[in-house]
Formats: sequence, C-alpha cells, structure tokens
Amino acid sequence: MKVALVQIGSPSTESKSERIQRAEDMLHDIPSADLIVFPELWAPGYFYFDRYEENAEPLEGPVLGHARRWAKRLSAHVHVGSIIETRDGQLYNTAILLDPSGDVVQVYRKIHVFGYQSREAQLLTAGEMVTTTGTPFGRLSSTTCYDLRFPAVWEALVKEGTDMAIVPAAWPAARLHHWQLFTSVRAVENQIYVIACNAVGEQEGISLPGHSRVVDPWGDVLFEAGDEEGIYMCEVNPALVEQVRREFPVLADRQKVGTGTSAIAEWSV
Ligand SMILES: O=C(O)CCC(=O)C(=O)O
Repeated sequence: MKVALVQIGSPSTESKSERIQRAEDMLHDIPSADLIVFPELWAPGYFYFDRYEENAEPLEGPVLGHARRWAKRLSAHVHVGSIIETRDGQLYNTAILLDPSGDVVQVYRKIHVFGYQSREAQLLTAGEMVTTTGTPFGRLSSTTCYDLRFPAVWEALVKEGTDMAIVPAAWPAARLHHWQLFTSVRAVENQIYVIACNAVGEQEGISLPGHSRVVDPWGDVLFEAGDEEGIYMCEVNPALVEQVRREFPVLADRQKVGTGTSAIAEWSV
C-alpha cells in the first residue's frame, strides 16, 4: 500500500481558494498512491481564528468538491485532512475520508478541540464519536491533532477494530518532541499504523514543523519528513498489524483498572 503525505503550508498571503488550487497543482503528477493524506485545516489555515467564520463550509463544500475529483482522477482514497464545517449553526473541525470513486466513506468531528494558545475550543464545537471504515487495507480511522494526547480515543478506536489511524495535524514546532513521542506511542500501545500528516510553515507567528510520520504497529518509524513543503511517499504493509498482534498479543491482556478509595481499601486489608 502506497501512502502520499501532502505536507502543505497555509501562508497568510494566500486565500483559501488559491490554496485549494495550489494543492491541486501539487497533486498533478504524483506517483501512484492508494491513500493521500492532508493536514488539519490546511485550506483555511488552523491558526487564522479571525477567519474561521468566513472560511467555514458545509460538508459538501469546495474542499470536498475538489477532493472528489482528485480521488477519482488518481484512483486513490483521499483523506482531506479537515475542514471548518458549518452544520446546524455550529462549527466543527471535521475530517473526511473519500474512496477512489469520490464517495465519502468517513466523517470524523474532532473530539478534543484545543484551547492552549489557540481559540479553537472557543470557536468550534467538539465532536463526540470516533468512527472506523472498512477499506481494502483494513479498518481506517481518523483522529485529529490534539486527540493524540488522549488515550481513551485510541482505546475506543481499537475496540472498533482499527488497523490504521490517520492523524491530520497543525502541531506547533514548540512541541515537536511530543508529536514524535505520541505518534510512536499510540502505534505501539495499540498495535496499529499511525499515519500522521502535519502542516508546515508559519501562521500568525506560530511555526509548524511538518515532520509528518508513518509509524508501524511495532513502533518502527517508516518515514519522517523534514520541515519542507512537499508530497512524501511511504510504503506500508497492512498485513503487519495482524502479524504483530499474533506474535505479541498484548491487547488481549488489557484489564479494567479500578480507582479510588475502594481500590486502596481492598489493597490495604
Ligand atoms: O497538543 C498540542 O500540543 C497541539 C495540538 C494542536 O495544535 C491542535 O489540536 O491543533
């Protein structure tokens, strides 16, 4: 399975529609890919909070319209990263996966909206559900950026049978080491592929480092980009998930863990 990571920047000098057009140009002659992945909110730019309202779009908006064409032309699954979705009077950070016919096969609304040096949590409504989708490469799920820090999301994904988690992100350079740590840890603890595509460049004085990564279920980093914009290819073996779980069946040993005074009382008698 060939994965293409579209590590695109969102400079303030470019409008959303210009950026979508530039993404189309970047995709023009990429090598053949089975799955193409974009970063979080790449079209509007994650850190342009003052423009969230004007750059919001319904699910069937310009990003999805273009991505449908890309999926069909390139015969690939396309994960559009995420859009600012306007829905029933609320705004969401919504990730979308398309199949090679251009049909939407997954919608995920970011659960952990971010509030540290970010207005996302103030402006957007949090989603509530994880979803997984069957594909020829196994079950695929989405989790977005800050969700990486919350193991409960990942446990839920594994319960749903996920083999590969796609993580679009706008993760700042100031915490690059956390990005590298969490993308690796989530792959190892859940024995899944983590396919994580980060933004690059600068937005409102925040530096975004790229370093998009693909980590396999054994924790080997198959690919890590630098901080340059570009499309990066990585080969993935979907059969490895089953193999790692069979050889080292750690997930079967997960236990419910008690908390609180009753657990202490039981332990002390
Ligand atoms: O958790 C972090 O450090 C970064 C999160 C973030 O930037 C986001 O969720 O967009």
